[in-house]
Formats: sequence, structure tokens, C-alpha cells
Amino acid sequence: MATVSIAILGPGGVGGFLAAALARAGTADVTVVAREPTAALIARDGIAVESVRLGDFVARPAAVPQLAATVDVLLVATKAAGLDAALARVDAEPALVVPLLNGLDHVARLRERFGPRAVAGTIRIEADRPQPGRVVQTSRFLFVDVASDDPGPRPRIDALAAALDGAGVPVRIGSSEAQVLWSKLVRLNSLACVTSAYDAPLGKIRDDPERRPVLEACVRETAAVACAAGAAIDPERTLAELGEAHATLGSSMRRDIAAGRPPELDAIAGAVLRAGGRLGVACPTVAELARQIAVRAGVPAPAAA
Ligand SMILES: NC(=O)C1=CN([C@@H]2O[C@H](COP(=O)(O)OP(=O)(O)OC[C@H]3O[C@@H](n4cnc5c(N)ncnc54)[C@H](OP(=O)(O)O)[C@@H]3O)[C@@H](O)[C@H]2O)C=CC1
Ligand SMILES: CC(C)(CO)C(=O)C(=O)O
Repeated sequence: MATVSIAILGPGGVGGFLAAALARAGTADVTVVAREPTAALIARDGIAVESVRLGDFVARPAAVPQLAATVDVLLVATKAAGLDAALARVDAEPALVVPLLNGLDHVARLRERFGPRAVAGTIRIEADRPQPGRVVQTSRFLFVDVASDDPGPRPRIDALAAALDGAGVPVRIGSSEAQVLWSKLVRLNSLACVTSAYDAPLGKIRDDPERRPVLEACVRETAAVACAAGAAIDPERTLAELGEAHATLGSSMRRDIAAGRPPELDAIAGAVLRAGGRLGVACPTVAELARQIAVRAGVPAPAAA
């Protein structure tokens, strides 16, 4: 079988890690699509990875500022706010588009641009990009979830899964798009909201008798929205996962605030509050944490409607 070609838009913590893993394994022809300086740097020096899962290595994917060649798969790994500008760098029509952003609203945006070739995807990883071309991956957990409600893209999803599995990144094919997106969002929204509002890692919140109930309420509210949206999410299971995660686990939202970058508050907590508003599920804890994060970060607080 021909090697699958994979382009990765946004070689940051997530995209840079996947590009480097795939390029090192040689399970795909990999090209990163990045802003000019980042593309030039990666083309020259490669991507240096420090990973608790894959070890330390340097990999050399191709890197371009504009994607002109047709590829089998486009993995989208920008932040929500950078998505539109980054999409302007894609001239080609990929056969399959898999976003790995946190949140929900980007899926509709990608469907506008790519139609049913855009499916749902999420990634569980803790990875940071301290500087362009360098990725630090710190979680023992690592896997990608993908689902398409339309059976058409399935062969290409399977080819992507084989390439990632072969590169040490396990892939699970989910039962529905809603299930994949919400099972990530319930966990992530709760983790991002509490770690960012309190500026503390998960362990410190879990062990604090005043803050632990807030984490639990956040999980329960977000799971109730998920269930109303058609995903079967058991909040007790999410709480058990958060109970087992390493104590130093933070969130990309908390790291963004610490680094003075705008957090994905609207894309994550905002998406939950809007869905809750639409579906008639009240989320007072999520709303209050989002308000506190907005004050800390100096950004507008998202609202239910
Ligand atoms: N980091 C994590 O542990 C996890 C993150 N996520 C989600 O994944 C998504 C990506 O997060 P993360 O990897 O942390 O983000 P980063 O900020 O590390 O990376 C974003 C990347 O997008 C690139 N980018 C921004 N604008 C453009 C543009 N106009 N053209 C091309 N590239 C552009 C950046 O380029 P440049 O390098 O030039 O600045 C950067 O490489 C987010 O939605 C996040 O919530 C999900 C799970 C875990
Ligand atoms: C919580 C985590 C690390 C889990 O995948 C994540 O998705 C994020 O910080 O954006």
C-alpha cells in the first residue's frame, strides 16, 4: 500500500509532537504547515522532542508555509483563535481533515471549508511548545480519538490510525462524533476551568476540601450538557480518570494564561455554556469559573446565549 501523506497545520505542542513522531517512525509522508519563520526553522533544524512516552529525539518532517500539494490527511492543531488565519495556508483539498483542537465550534467551521471530509477528532496528551521547533510532552496518557457519523471517510481514518499507531500514538475510533467530542470536553473543560481559575495543578485542587467539590460540580454540569447533546458521558468515570491523573497535571489554558497568551476560554467553557443554554441545562459552576478566568486573563467572559 502507498504511504499515507499527512499534513499537520500548526506544529505547536500537539501538532509538533505528532509531526515528529510520524516523521521519526516513517509511517507517513509528513509535512508541517506553519508560519514562514517556523516553517523555515523546522525545515532547517527539525523538531526536537522531549517525551515521557517516546523519549528524546529530533525528527525532520518537511515544512512549508503554504500547502499546495494534495494530501491524504490534514491534521489541524492550531489554537481556536488561530484557525482562520492558518486555514488560509491550505490551498490543497485534503481527502480527510481531522481537527485536534479542544472545544466544539471548530468542527462546523471546518465543515464549511471542507464539507464531509472534515470529521471529529480529539487528542489526550500534555504537550508544550516552549519555542518553535521544540516540544515537551509530559503525560503518560497519549491517544487520539476519531469518529465520523458518515461512513464515507472510514478507510482514510483507518489509514491515519495505522500511521499514528505505528508511530507510538494509539488511536481509537469512536462510536459517534458527539461521543468523541464530549468525552474529551467534559474532562478538559473541568480540568481547564479549575486549574486556570485557581492557578494550581490538578493534585492541589483534588486534595483541597473547598476546591474538590467545585471540580466535581464542574464535571457533573458539563456531563449533563453532554448527555443532553446526545453523548453518553458518566461523570463518575470522568471523576475517576481525574482522580488517577498525575498530580502535576495542568491544562493548556492555564499555561496560556501564565505565558500571557489569550486562553481558549470561549472555545472550551464558552462552548459548554452555549450548548447548556441551547439545551436548557444550567451550568452555574462553569459560568462562575469562566468569569474568574476571564478576570485573571483580561478577556471577555463567555455567556450561555
Ligand atoms: N497542548 C496540549 O497538551 C493539548 C492541546 N490541545 C488542543 O490542541 C490545540 C493546539 O494546542 P497546542 O498545540 O497546545 O497549541 P500551540 O500554541 O502549542 O500550537 C499552535 C500552533 O499553531 C500555529 N499557528 C498559529 N497561527 C498560525 C497560522 N496563522 N498559520 C500556521 N500556524 C499557525 C502556531 O505556530 P507558531 O509555532 O508559528 O507559533 C503553533 O505551532 C488547542 O485547541 C488545544 O486546546 C488538546 C490536547 C492537549
Ligand atoms: C488536559 C489535557 C492536557 C488533556 O488532554 C488537554 O487537553 C489540554 O490541556 O488542552
